Amino acid sequence: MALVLPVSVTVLTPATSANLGPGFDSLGLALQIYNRFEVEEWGSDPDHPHIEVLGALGEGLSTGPDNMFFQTFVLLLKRLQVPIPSVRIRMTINIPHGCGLGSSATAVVGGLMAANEWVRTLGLAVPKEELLEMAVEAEAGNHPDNVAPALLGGLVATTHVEGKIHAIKTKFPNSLRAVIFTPSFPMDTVAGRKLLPANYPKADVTFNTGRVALLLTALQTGSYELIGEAMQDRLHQPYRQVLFPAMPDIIKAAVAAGAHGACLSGGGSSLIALASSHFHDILRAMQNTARAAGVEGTGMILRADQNGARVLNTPRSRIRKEVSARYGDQFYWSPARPGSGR
Ligand SMILES: Nc1ncnc2c1ncn2[C@@H]1O[C@H](COP(=O)(O)OP(=O)(O)O)[C@@H](O)[C@H]1O
Ligand SMILES: N[C@@H](CCOP(=O)(O)O)C(=O)O
Repeated sequence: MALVLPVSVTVLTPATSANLGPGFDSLGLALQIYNRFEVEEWGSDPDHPHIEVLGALGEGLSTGPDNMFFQTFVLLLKRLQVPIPSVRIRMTINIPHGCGLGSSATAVVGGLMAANEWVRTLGLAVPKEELLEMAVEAEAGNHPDNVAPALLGGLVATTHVEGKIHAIKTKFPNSLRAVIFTPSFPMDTVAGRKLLPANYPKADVTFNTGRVALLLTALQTGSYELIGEAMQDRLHQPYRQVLFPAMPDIIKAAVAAGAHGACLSGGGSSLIALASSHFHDILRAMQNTARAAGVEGTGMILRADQNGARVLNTPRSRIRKEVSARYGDQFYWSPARPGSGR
């Protein structure tokens, strides 16, 4: 019997908070809130997918062939020289986009994971490390710190070494939560990067290298009293602050309310505070301080995701129905269940 391609694949991809202050373009954390992408064979035009966006947070995302998820789905299939199927894509968007929580990374990683699963029965699936290279390329090519934790989960240190991406994942302490404040305005990551200088004074570089070292060691050893100082940054936040002048006051308010430390999340506009307790007080303090500066916003209290993007198993009954409808009953095979007599 010939192997058949799946008729549908569903992928969950976590939000991420990149940089964590001083780790500009090199540190990122996966968070327990997810975008869900479902791809199924549908229609007859591979160049024009049918894309449905579910959830109010998905408003404004492209439903055309330029959609980032579709683009990366196709990217991997083309690399593997697998014919592009005609598909319907359902995106359930729970992560606000343009707000520094790695929404574009979920689309890039989700597209690659879905395509990889699509070709698994052909024996063509590639390891996650290869997906990482492609994900960075698709995410403008210059920063792995949001796609790497989206793919791998946990706290990820990552960088380019001679053209190759290296990424090391460690477990993020379960005792810490991320308190996230997301203002009602977005900040475009690409535009924000254009505000950064081409060169930095040596003092600013050593300020950051010291704090990255401190942050990783503080997280590893449980020395949470050092996190506040360790989350300071001089390489990107001061320049991005022109787009979000209330940022330093909101960060201070989070720390005063009990957070160990706080910083801009990714390229903004969200702010992330790390805390062991007083989560609601911290969120309230961030919201009140923002409001006093004329900034409204929403909040979330999240645990770290330790596993990264994952493929969801489609229920056996649904697979059977879909395969039978498409290929006929003779193609359906299911492993025997204990005690079924088969
Ligand atoms: N879930 C998604 N599906 C498809 N495209 C997306 C998705 N999320 C973001 N994008 C694309 O990425 C752009 C936003 O990227 P960026 O500013 O990096 O935001 P974020 O900080 O949320 O990653 C959007 O304008 C859109 O083109
Ligand atoms: N290091 C990047 C991270 C961008 O993350 P995003 O979630 O805002 O896309 C940067 O600071 O530009």
